[in-house]
Amino acid sequence: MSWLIKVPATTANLGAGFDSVGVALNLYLSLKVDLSEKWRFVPLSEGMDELPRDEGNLIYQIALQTAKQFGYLDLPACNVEMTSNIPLTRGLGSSATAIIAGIELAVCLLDLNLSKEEKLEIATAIEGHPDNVAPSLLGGCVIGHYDQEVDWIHVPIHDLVFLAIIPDFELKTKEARAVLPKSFSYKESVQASSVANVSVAAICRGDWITLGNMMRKDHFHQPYRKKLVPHYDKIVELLDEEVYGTFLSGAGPTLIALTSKEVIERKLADWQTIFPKLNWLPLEVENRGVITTKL
Ligand SMILES: Nc1ncnc2c1ncn2[C@@H]1O[C@H](COP(=O)(O)OP(=O)(O)OP(=O)(O)O)[C@@H](O)[C@H]1O
Ligand SMILES: N[C@@H](CCO)C(=O)O
Repeated sequence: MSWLIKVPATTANLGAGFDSVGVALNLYLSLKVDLSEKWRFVPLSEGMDELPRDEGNLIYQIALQTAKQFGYLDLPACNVEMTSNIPLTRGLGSSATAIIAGIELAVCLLDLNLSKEEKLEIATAIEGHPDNVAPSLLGGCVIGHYDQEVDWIHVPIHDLVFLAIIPDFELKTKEARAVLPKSFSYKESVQASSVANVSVAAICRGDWITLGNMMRKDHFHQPYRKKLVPHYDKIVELLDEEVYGTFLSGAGPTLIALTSKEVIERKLADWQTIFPKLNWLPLEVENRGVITTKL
């Protein structure tokens, strides 16, 4: 028996929606899974060579953890061919795609009949926050809250370009979380959450000008993390007049500018000439989440 599992990349936070807001984008991790004698993960795309090829692979570990939650001690062995155009450790949700792929893998192999809600609960408990796993699973934009259980709202998004500006260096989420403050005063919390509240209202109304303005006012993470991305201020300044707003994608180091096809056609070539070492990648929202097909 064989299956295809295709999981979209995600961008998280969108400015002040820290750990709570995420959007699925049209880059994908794809797995071709065939029952086999022993576990083997075969990387078929550039940049995946470092990933473990045996049971050490995160996808297997998540699949096994999911299986155990439903009383299974083991999984039938598989050969898993992995194809991906999502750069790893760049703030585009690669670890969340591995988590969603692992849950889907367990569902296929054990014929678990899980709803989207059950999968989201499992994935969020593993990741600790829903902002990447939820849109990878459900597509579109998902605004979520997690404390023992997930509360969430799904908002499809159309006609917007997410221009990813991807540097050639990695930034591990763990390192980017280590620079954040341990606590906020009551006053700071009220200020920071009001920016997030307006951001979410703007997303729900498709008011990209307001969302962009809120990206410039985030208190939660960007002011602390921008020192980890040396070109941060120069890029934000370069794009500022043309785009709705620019934000640190997830934990970085990728920056994403929220913009339109018209601006991309008019400005992208100039920007690429000014910063040729950065990978400028216009992306669109993927409004479908993970797709699993039995072959
Ligand atoms: N296809 C995959 N198979 C196995 N492990 C993976 C896969 N994709 C990502 N990972 C694991 O996830 C790690 C990257 O996780 P990390 O949270 O640091 O970055 P990210 O998920 O790309 O970015 P962010 O969380 O900021 O969006 C990789 O180093 C690897 O260990
Ligand atoms: N919300 C997370 C996304 C990356 O896991 C962060 O910014 O750290």
